[in-house]
Amino acid sequence: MIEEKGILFVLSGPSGVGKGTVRKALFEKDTGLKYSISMTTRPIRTGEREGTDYFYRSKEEFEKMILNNNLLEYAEYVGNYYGTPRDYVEETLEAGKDVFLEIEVQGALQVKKNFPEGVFIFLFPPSLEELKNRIVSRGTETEDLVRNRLMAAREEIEMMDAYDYVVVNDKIETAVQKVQSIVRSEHCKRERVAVQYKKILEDDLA
Ligand SMILES: Nc1nc2c(ncn2[C@@H]2O[C@H](COP(=O)(O)OP(=O)(O)O)[C@@H](O)[C@H]2O)c(=O)[nH]1
Ligand SMILES: Nc1ncnc2c1ncn2[C@@H]1O[C@H](COP(=O)(O)OP(=O)(O)O)[C@@H](O)[C@H]1O
Repeated sequence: MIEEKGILFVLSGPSGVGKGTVRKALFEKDTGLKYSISMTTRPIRTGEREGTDYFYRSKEEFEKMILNNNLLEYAEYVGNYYGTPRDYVEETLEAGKDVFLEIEVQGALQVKKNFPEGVFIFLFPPSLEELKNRIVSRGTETEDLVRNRLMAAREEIEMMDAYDYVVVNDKIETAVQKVQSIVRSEHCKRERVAVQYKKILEDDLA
C-alpha cells in the first residue's frame, strides 16, 4: 500500500476578481478540502473571527515568523502582511488530506517554487471593466487605490502562464463548479498513478 500525500490547491488572481467569494462558496460544499487559514497584520473587520477568517498578528510577531521560517510564503499587500503557516500545510498534506490556499499572485508564485507539484488555479475576470466595477462596488478603495489595483491587475494577469488552470469568474456558481471539477480531475490523475504503480508491483510478483 503506497501512502498517498494530499494535494495542494492554490486559488489566486487579481484583487477584486472574486477569490474570497468563490472560496467561501466552494467551502459550503462537501469537497473534503482543508482550508489553510492565513496569518495577517491587517486589522480584524466587523464580522470576522480570529482563527476562522485569519490569525491576526502584530507586525513584530509576523516578522518573527518570517525570520523563523514559519511561513510557506508571505507577501506585503496594500500595507499589510499576509502569509501561509508552513506547519499546517505540511502536516495536513502528510496526513493525506488536500489543502486549499486562497492567496494573491506574489504569494502563489512563491508557493510554486517550493511546491511545484501543487495545482495552481488562476481566477480571471470576465473583463477589465467588470474587474473595475467589482473593486469599486466593494467600496473598500479610494479612487487612487482602484487605479493602482487595476494597474497591478494587468501585471498579475501576465503571470497567468505560470498556472495550471484558468477559471473565468463570470457567474459565481459556474466558477465554483469549475474549481470543483479541477479538484475531481486531479484526484483521478493521482488514482491513475496509484493504480499503475500497483499494477507494476503485481507484475513484478507474478
Ligand atoms: N500571499 C498571500 N496572500 C493572501 C493570504 N491570505 C490572503 N491573501 C490575499 O490577500 C488579499 C487581501 O485579503 P483581505 O485583506 O482579506 O481583503 P479582500 O480579500 O480584498 O477583501 C487577497 O487577495 C487574499 O487572497 C496569504 O496567506 N498569503
Ligand atoms: N462572479 C461574480 N459576479 C459578480 N460579482 C462578484 C463575483 N464574484 C465576486 N463578486 C463581487 O466582487 C467583489 C470582489 O470580490 P472578492 O471576493 O472580495 O475578491 P478578491 O478576494 O479576489 O479580492 C465583491 O463585492 C464580490 O461580491
